[in-house]
Amino acid sequence: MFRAQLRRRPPGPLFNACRKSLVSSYASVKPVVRLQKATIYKDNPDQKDATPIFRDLNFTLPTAGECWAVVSSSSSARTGFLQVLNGRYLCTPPDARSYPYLIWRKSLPEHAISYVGFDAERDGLGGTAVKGAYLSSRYESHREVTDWSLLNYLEGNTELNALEKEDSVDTQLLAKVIADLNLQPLLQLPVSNLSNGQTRRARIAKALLAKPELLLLDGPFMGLDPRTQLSISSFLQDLAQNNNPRVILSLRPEDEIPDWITHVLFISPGNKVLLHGDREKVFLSIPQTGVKAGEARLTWQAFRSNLKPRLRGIRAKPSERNLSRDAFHFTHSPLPVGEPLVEMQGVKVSYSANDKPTRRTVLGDWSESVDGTQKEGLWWNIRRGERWGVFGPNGSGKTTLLSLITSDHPQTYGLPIKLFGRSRIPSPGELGISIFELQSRIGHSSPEVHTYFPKHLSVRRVLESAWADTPLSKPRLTHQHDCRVDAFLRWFAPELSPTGISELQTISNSCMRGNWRRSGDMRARLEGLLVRNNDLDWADSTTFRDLSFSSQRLILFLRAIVSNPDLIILDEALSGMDKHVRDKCLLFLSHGEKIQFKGKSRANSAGTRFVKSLQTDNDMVNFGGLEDRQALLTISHSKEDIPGCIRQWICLPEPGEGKPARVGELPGPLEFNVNGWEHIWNLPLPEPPAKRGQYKRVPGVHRSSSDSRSRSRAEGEEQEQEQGEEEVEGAVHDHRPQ
Ligand SMILES: Nc1ncnc2c1ncn2[C@@H]1O[C@H](COP(=O)(O)OP(=O)(O)OP(=O)(O)O)[C@@H](O)[C@H]1O
Repeated sequence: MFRAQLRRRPPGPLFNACRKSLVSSYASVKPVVRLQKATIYKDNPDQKDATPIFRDLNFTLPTAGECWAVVSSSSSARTGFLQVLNGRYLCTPPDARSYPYLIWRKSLPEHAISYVGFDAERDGLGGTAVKGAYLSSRYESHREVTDWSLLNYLEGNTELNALEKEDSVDTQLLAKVIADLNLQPLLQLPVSNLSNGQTRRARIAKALLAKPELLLLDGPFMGLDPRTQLSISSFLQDLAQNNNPRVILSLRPEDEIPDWITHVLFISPGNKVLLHGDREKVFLSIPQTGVKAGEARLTWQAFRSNLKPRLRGIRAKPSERNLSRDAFHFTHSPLPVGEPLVEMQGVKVSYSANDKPTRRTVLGDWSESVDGTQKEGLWWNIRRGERWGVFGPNGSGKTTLLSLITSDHPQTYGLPIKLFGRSRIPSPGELGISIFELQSRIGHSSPEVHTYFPKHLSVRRVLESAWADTPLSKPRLTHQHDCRVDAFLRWFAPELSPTGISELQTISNSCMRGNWRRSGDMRARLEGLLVRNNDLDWADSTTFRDLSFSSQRLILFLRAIVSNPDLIILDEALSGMDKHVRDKCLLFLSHGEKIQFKGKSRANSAGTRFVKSLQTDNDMVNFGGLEDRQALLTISHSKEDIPGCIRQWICLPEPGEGKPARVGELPGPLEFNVNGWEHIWNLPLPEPPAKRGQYKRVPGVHRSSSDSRSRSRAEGEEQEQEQGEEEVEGAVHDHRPQ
């Protein structure tokens, strides 16, 4: 009877409090994700030759108190790990991956975990009909019914059939994410019109509206301007620290790890988890762990060299004896310039939506002084021999500017622009320049080109399409073109071929060991390789789709430069590439097959070593890098992606600021220009260097003062490495490129 009464009695406050505390302590011991000796396969593990992508993974994400960053120089390792947490791929044994907290909450991992990735951005904002069907559609004022606005997208109204509408969104939450991610001014814009940075913010907002328990953000700061990076970081900090939702980031080793990240997981390019745990302990153990062998060493060095200046609280001091990552001297005078290839005389890009008469100016909304007179719009020339860096905040009009040059923008016809000395439309006595001539004279790689590029083309056809009118039409190839394509494929076979094997590299390594670089035998081996040509069979059977994201970016970069066009446009072309691939591309852009990284260590700014290539030794260089007659335009938000040859820069103002674009010159590689990056972006300068002997803490890395032993060991290692650098620099002297 007593029991029955108890059952009938409504639970009082004491009972509720006890229950709550029991529930919360019960919940708090249940991890959100647990991997215990998990081996992960992409495909069926029973298949012959099935190799796991991760072996014996151990990882636990508790319900609260830990904010993790997954760090790796390999984009596929970073994405792969986040996708494992996301429940993708096959896990053996099946119970080695579990979601105890989510199961306890009765929510399925596919609903409770949201992944926002760089890879996924290839499809724009995902879903149906949210991205235009062709590249130029982005720049049109005309709107179709299916050009869903950002608000439609966030509310889930992207279907014509009302019955297929997504569940209604939480309006309070919607208002909050719009405010937090500063999306209000963009709400009525079609999502296909958003810039890359704006798209990224929209994707994070959409993911949050699904109210996930865990948000996986793959490279969330990539493609964001420095100021937006800061605001997004503090927004994510807010989410992560309130576990609403829990956040896991993936970062490159050279990225600054936000202060609020408490735990780090460090993966080698070979998908081995090298270290994971408390951030402070991981950082302290890095100098003690020593340099690892093989490919892990490259990532390790990148991480350490990134950490080194921050450990000391000062920036790496450039020395005049150093060479940049792409083998440029400390100072390097600009090339003699030739005739203008692009002339913009008062360019202003505005749109007016067809349902509203309001005009929105997105580029050139200012007046500037031209030869002493104030004139409206953007006045800018690009000449042969110039190497431009184009900068500006997200949404400031950089891609719009480049689309005027490539003529993807419909307004190119009406604006005061001359391309290669001619307008797009004919004028009395002068023919307009055709789109086909433009395409043959401009090499272009960008996230937009990546999105729309036909994925079924073979790797060889992707390169050959540089000589075609469109990626799908038949290329016009000569014997020289074939040789050029072969040379490119051979040079990048380690990164592009499915096996990663390069016969050229095998010959190169064997002759480095035997020291017979310029013997008749060597030349015969090289010529034999060119005649047989069967080392490149993989390029016909591997398609663009088969390549990893980093390799897709690589092949599009090579396509932009392979035909030696008059003007090369690299719009975020290197973003998303693995670090060693990016460094190899930068070296190749400027020096082609003339020089290479010495041995396997390739490069990092802490120990760059170059040697003359076999091709140089045997007078067989087919591509020698950028020529003086060419011009280069590079857009990037990441300092590491800027080629060392960039001498001129232009920085567009914030949209609506009304100030003119700023322009300037660099005396040498940006990498060596202390505060050059801050100057271009008009950012506050970093703190002055700490006094000699005064130890400066890494922001967010909490070293205890009692730990002086490991600290001095860390500093000792740094000195050791610096001494090592001098030796390396001495060794490089003979091979400096002219
Ligand atoms: N058809 C259009 N109608 C209205 N606005 C548009 C249209 N197309 C682009 N915009 C707007 O023009 C602005 C400039 O976009 P653009 O892509 O050139 O910027 P961006 O500097 O390249 O940015 P990010 O660094 O994020 O890539 C953005 O605010 C974008 O929303």
